[in-house]
Amino acid sequence: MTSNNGRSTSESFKAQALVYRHMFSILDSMCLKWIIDSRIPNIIHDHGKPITLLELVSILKIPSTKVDRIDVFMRYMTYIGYFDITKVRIHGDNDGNNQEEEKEAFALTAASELLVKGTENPCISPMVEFVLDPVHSDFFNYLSKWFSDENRRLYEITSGTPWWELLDKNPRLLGLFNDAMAGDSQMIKLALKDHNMAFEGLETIVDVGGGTGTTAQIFSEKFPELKYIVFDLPQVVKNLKGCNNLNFVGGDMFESIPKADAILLKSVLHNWSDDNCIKILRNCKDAVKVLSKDRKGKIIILETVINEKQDEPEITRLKFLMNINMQIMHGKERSEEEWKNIFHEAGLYDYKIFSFTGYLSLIEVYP
Ligand SMILES: Nc1ncnc2c1ncn2[C@@H]1O[C@H](CSCC[C@H]([NH3+])C(=O)O)[C@@H](O)[C@H]1O
Repeated sequence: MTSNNGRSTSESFKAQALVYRHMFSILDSMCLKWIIDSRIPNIIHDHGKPITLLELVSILKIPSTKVDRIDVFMRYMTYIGYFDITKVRIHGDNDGNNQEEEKEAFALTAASELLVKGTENPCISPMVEFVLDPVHSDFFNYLSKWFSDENRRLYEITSGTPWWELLDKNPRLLGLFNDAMAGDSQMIKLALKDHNMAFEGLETIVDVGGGTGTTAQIFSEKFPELKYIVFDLPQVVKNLKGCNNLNFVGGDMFESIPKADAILLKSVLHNWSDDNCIKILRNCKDAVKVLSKDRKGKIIILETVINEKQDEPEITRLKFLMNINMQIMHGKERSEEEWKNIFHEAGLYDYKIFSFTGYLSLIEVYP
């Protein structure tokens, strides 16, 4: 049987489900925001073992009228991978029965462990809080307006201010952004456990666009013999204090970059157009010191490399979404071919790509 445009009814019903599922994916984001706002990952973590629904609602101080709803939300978040349901034995119940009984309980998974705040382990909750903050996420309502505007970035159209100036004028948003990037950088701790990065013969490293210094701190724990400079806009580093092997320097990477044996760029180039990246890379090339007669230092780039032929579909989908997110900033996520083109334009011909975290690659560029 056929329905509209000669398609089978089952195809149309599947299509309707795709559209509705897509439309409701805003609730996926909001449920993620809800579990972080309610500190549910921390509650389960602090509980020390899987938590029953009644234990959870009593800590959350949920009115009894909403208990069943929490169950529905928690089961959905379990279904998509944020919790596991296991069995625990607990004493007594609400009827004064002192027998031990088995109850279902929610345990953390690898995903919700990454949302636990205040431990030694990496935490990416601040990134979720930044992206889903109402001021930030409201920008996404204006994509059509952005497409019909010739030059301005999405944020410039809606706020009337360039992005980095907007952050400068809004300390709350700047704080959320810096915390988000610092949280993201914590994942590097895990990558460095397995990665055999080579820094022989190098003494100094500049983290260009290094934010509040989380990436440099993580590197300095792993490679304490190196001296680090975190180089970022003056307003980002103005109140930050360094220590013996880590210093903050304010400046503009489009003007010049402090000289060092190695230059690190994490999540910086994807903010910029090809032309601007070429300018930044040329300045990086000028900043890399000559180590010996025929040896120079290197540029280390931590960024996404889009590679849909090789990556798992989930990672490709993430990279495509990140690309959309960067396009509205007039930056982009790049394929190897696109990276190679901007390297060549900047006079950099030798590079190697290594896998690093799930979505970030490590690109070493040898000037
Ligand atoms: N012109 C500029 N010169 C130096 N840093 C800049 C400039 N424009 C933007 N930035 C910084 O570039 C960074 C991009 S966000 C990446 C931050 C950090 N590398 C991390 O991954 O955690 C922000 O910290 C900006 O303040």
